[in-house]
Amino acid sequence: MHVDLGNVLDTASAHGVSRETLERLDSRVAAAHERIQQGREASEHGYEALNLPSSTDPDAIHEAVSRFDDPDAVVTVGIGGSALGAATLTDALESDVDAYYLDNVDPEAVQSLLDSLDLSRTVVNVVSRSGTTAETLANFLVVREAMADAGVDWADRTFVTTGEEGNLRDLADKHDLPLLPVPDGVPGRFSVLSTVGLAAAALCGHDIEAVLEGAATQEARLSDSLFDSPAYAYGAVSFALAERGMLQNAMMPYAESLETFSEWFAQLWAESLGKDGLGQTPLRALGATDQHSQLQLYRAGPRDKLVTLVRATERDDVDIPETGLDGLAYLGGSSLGELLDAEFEATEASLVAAGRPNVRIEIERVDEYGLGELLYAMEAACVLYGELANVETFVQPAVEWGKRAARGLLGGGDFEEAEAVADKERLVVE
Ligand SMILES: O=P(O)(O)OC[C@H]1O[C@H](O)[C@H](O)[C@@H](O)[C@@H]1O
Repeated sequence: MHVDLGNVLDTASAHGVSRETLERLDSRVAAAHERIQQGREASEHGYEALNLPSSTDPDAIHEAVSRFDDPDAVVTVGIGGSALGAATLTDALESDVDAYYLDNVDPEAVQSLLDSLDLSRTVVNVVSRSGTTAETLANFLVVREAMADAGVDWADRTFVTTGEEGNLRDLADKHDLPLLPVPDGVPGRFSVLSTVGLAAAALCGHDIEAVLEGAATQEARLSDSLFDSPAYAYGAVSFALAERGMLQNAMMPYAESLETFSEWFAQLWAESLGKDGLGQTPLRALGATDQHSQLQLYRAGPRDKLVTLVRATERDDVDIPETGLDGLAYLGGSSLGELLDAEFEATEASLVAAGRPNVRIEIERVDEYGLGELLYAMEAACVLYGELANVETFVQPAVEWGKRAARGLLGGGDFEEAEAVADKERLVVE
């Protein structure tokens, strides 16, 4: 994997950063790296996530899922960091086992998924670090009842991934459900390389050892200079550009298989860095599709965006058939992959010609190894950005506020946040 910063330099893009600025920033990167290493060595909350490539035990994950013989589908019940990492992997990789995610509590979507599945051949993977998230527990109770109604022994087809305590832990203990622990010190959005992200992938038959191996290569590249580490290069440059007003970051992979990766990245970047009036709003885009919708804004709208283009340098390809039409001659003899690459490079050039900085990230293939590299590098980039911006990367108090208000509304406790809901101003136009 590598990161190409050429198009963020002021020699390429009118609103980029100078090489000298990056060199000055590099001394801050060295200090931030030292802090990160200290946090990792002491297994501090959050920093511990960067140790996962070596601390995760893939054998324990294989053992937990091996009891489920040849399922047709796995339904992961979880939300946010308890779903998006696993979904990034299973959506990117091909498998005979279908992977579904019940994160939202949209009743129509939940019902329609349950109606479509043979529940006797489905495995349910309930994931919640805290074990108290209302959406996850509610969806699990609904799934459990649907299984019982279908005459399926739900306890036999369910396993749980959760922390030391919480309602989910109590439920798992009560029904003697198989349990995978969420490692200590690993926030949900940084948990893809743990039991949380890897169990569904293992059930789908993916090579989770290769995911960890890819991650480990980026772990080994962390160093005290942004010029030696792809992860830090990306984190440092994103920070430097945010300081210059690039307050949005459009994550734009040129691979359908990486669409969910942008969702995962959005949570990572938003929840970790959106604090104290700071942060960089993640936007989700997909190349080449969004060239034909959002690119107009990225190139000619407010000068507040960094565009991150991601691609794999190797992929299976499809030839474009020849036609007898002169106007289409340029396509014939070419391939869909070549067209996609041309679009990728044209987008970079068009952005830079309009003075819009952009970063290119390339992995070799969208496979287990490449995904491991990409996911680890983005996590390390985020941790570095958080250090440089001096924010508390691993907490999310603003999200907790809304969770307490919702619980209060449902009668789940006395939360003053719920009172703010009743105080809502109204200005209704009909
Ligand atoms: O794993 P859980 O405890 O159920 O949490 C699931 C999600 O809940 C919250 O919304 C947090 O802000 C997220 O960071 C977390 O990933």
